[in-house]
Amino acid sequence: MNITVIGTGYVGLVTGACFAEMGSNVTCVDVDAAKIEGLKQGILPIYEPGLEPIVVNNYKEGRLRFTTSLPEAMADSNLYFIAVGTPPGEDGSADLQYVLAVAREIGQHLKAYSIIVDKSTVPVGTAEKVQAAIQRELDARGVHIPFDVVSNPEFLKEGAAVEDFMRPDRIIVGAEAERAREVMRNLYAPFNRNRERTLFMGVREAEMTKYAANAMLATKISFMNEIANLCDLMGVDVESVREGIGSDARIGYSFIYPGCGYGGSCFPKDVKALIRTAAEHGFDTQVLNAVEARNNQQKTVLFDKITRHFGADLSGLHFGVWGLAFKPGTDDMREASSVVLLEALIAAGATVKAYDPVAREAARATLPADWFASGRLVLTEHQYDALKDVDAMVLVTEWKPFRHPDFEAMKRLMKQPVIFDGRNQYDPKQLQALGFRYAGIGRGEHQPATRAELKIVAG
Ligand SMILES: NC(=O)c1ccc[n+]([C@@H]2O[C@H](COP(=O)([O-])OP(=O)(O)OC[C@H]3O[C@@H](n4cnc5c(N)ncnc54)[C@H](O)[C@@H]3O)[C@@H](O)[C@H]2O)c1
Ligand SMILES: O=c1ccn([C@@H]2O[C@H](COP(=O)(O)OP(=O)(O)O[C@H]3O[C@H](CO)[C@@H](O)[C@H](O)[C@H]3O)[C@@H](O)[C@H]2O)c(=O)[nH]1
Repeated sequence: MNITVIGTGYVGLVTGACFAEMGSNVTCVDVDAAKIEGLKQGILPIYEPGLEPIVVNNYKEGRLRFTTSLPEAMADSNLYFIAVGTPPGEDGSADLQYVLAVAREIGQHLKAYSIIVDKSTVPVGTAEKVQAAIQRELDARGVHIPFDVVSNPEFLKEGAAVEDFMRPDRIIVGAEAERAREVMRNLYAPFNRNRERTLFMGVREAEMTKYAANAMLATKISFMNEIANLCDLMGVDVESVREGIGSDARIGYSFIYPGCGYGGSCFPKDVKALIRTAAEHGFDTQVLNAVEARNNQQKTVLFDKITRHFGADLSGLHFGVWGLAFKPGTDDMREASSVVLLEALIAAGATVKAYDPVAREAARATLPADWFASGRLVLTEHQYDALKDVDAMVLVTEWKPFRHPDFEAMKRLMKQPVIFDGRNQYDPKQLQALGFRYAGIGRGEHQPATRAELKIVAG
């Protein structure tokens, strides 16, 4: 099969590379010339475990090509995947300008029957807009060319993208026309060898499935964070509670890890977009409003714990932060909890040394330049360098090397043995025995609660 994938970000590049790995001929298109040039030289624009060898090998084999020219890519393909960004607009709705720009360009160059597959996360009704945008261009050209628009949302997780794409829980295909369903069935056949994973449905249902899945997962996390915050006030360790409820098969263990908030390019934006879509239909999403509010608050929980310990004025204090990416396994810092924490620490007068195994470049590119220029934020090359002479260590992202560190060495390096654990990686009792002051998320360490907290609880 000859496939064109438009957009070579996390989704487009993984999609293109994995289809090529399964034997299809794929041309990846991006407007970013530097990205395309880099890819031709085997330089990946993103960090994603296992992706590099697939890209490099398939490029060498000639099954994977890169170009900035969509018309060039369209010359020998009739299956187009749109995988461009759908960032939040000012009102929280998904900004469809990139998707619709691609649709117009496809319409300008379409030559024969083609299938346009929307892989980007888009609100219900977008396929109809894509269809209309293409049709307008065809009408302007005065040509009649049949085409189908299909919704095929992507469910990969960053940090496990290749694995998720190759062995998906399910493949959702929203298609109205049987000829389009047939092409999609054939395309995904290699991914369905040991069991059928493809679920066919209507286009609007497929579009909604993507938002409902992300909203459900975000809800699990915010719910658990709420329980954790309550545990903190009541001298209860949420980690036992997590295991206790996860063992109920109806609840399950996944996505109930409490922490310092969910980030990334998907949950925050998709929950917002769904709230916005609902508002457009005059519907008040009470659960999702709370999910979003809880998450925004959760991103400040570590800072609240820090100021409860050190006081509101942090001038003269130094903090060592472990982890900047929004989750382990990626260099992506979009909506990362680390950014909210850094902003608060620096605004309160503290200086920070931070270490992340792969997100250093992304941090340099995205965080305010004056933090670096003023020396308020220093990025270190090694994990333990970030702890030298600090008043406290703050764990934000649970990268594997942070999970079982050398606590004795940490104690020797740090000015004060204080740990704020935003992902509940450590055993409070073990750390207390080693002489650390420890605060996690919902480990019940605020017993008894402060007066202010008791007042809030008493209403
Ligand atoms: N990142 C994820 O884990 C993930 C997972 C599932 C779904 N999604 C969804 O997939 C979509 C893409 O997300 P992403 O994280 O891959 O985005 P990204 O920002 O990493 O990549 C988007 C790419 O599209 C390119 N682009 C923009 N306009 C273009 C055009 N007209 N022609 C060609 N290329 C163009 C950009 O240059 C960029 O390289 C979004 O809708 C997102 O919500 C993302
Ligand atoms: O129990 C948990 C699980 C996750 N998180 C946080 O949630 C965020 C998102 O994590 P994850 O879902 O693993 O990564 P993403 O790459 O954002 O993937 C989500 O968003 C993608 C884009 O839509 C979807 O394709 C995936 O299915 C969906 O899991 C991260 O900040 C995690 O730290 C928690 O706090 N607790």
